[in-house]
Amino acid sequence: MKEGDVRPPAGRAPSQVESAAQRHEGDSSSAASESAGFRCGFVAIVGRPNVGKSTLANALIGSKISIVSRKAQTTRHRIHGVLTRDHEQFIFVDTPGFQTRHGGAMNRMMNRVVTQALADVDVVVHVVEAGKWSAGDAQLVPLLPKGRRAILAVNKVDALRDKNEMFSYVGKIMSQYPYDAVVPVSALRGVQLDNLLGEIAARLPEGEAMFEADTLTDRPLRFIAAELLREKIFRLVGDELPYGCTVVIEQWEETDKGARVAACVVVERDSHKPILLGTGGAHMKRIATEARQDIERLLEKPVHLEVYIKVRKGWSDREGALRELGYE
Ligand SMILES: Nc1nc2c(ncn2[C@@H]2O[C@H](COP(=O)(O)OP(=O)(O)OP(=O)(O)O)[C@@H](O)[C@H]2O)c(=O)[nH]1
Repeated sequence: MKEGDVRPPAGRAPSQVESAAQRHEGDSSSAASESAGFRCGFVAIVGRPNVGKSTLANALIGSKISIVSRKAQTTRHRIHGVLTRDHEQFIFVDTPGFQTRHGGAMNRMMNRVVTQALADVDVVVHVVEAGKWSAGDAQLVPLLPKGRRAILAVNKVDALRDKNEMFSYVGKIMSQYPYDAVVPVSALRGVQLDNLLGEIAARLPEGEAMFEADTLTDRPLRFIAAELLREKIFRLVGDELPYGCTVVIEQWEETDKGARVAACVVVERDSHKPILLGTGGAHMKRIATEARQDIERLLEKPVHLEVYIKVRKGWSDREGALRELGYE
């Protein structure tokens, strides 16, 4: 598969893929009769930073596409992952953490992405952490679609010391907020994920599949490669490196035999460079090796990966610079 070779929905050109909102406005009876009981729709996974949205999306889709890290705010892009089962197709929209504390351009953009995602999906899964309900969780509630389409996923139940706490926790939330269903899960341990998928499936509209069964994401491969590299960076030096770091793929040449990829890591300050490099370049070497191995698995061929570091002061707070670097 070549970079950019992302399959369009089965039998349709990309421009024919209507949004959930458009489909709800239109005549749904013809779609339903065509698909004979098959369900297909958009699902947004939302929640405040670090509650486990990416882990949950990856566990549900069954493949590692969006990045996961211990650090908050590591998923900045809206990511589509598609899961196709015998009777349903779930098109997942993974959104970044909803931010209210900071006013920077980055956070305004992230909030915009969340708001857009929620307005245009069939089902919203609001992820919270078992036993915790913060102001950040409550702030998302007014944005949830009214009616039967909001599901509360209470994640990290494995980390709960007293399982009985769960009953009073869920009871309290359900008495105050209008969720249509509540499913306790552990994204990390794969607990109750089938149950959650069942609740989502029941709320998807009837309609034919929009993507080929083996489609994993509609993001080009080079975007996924950049995410894989960014994941390695956050995993290895995330505790020391502030958030202002992104990865831009500058060169991508692919043949049947292999690929040459050049990636640039953009950091905000000169002082971030030695953090990334590590002693004698050891960090960067490990980051690049692990990313190369992941990209090779993704492309199923050998990859030559070069990684550069560039300093670009204050990029994370300038909308123009963000656009230049590929953030919409
Ligand atoms: N114990 C436990 N930890 C989990 C579970 N799900 C996720 N985590 C951990 O929680 C941390 C955050 O997970 P992410 O999936 O990156 O969270 P996120 O909500 O996507 O975070 P942002 O990208 O910052 O919005 C990681 O260290 C995960 O391993 C779970 O079910 N149980």
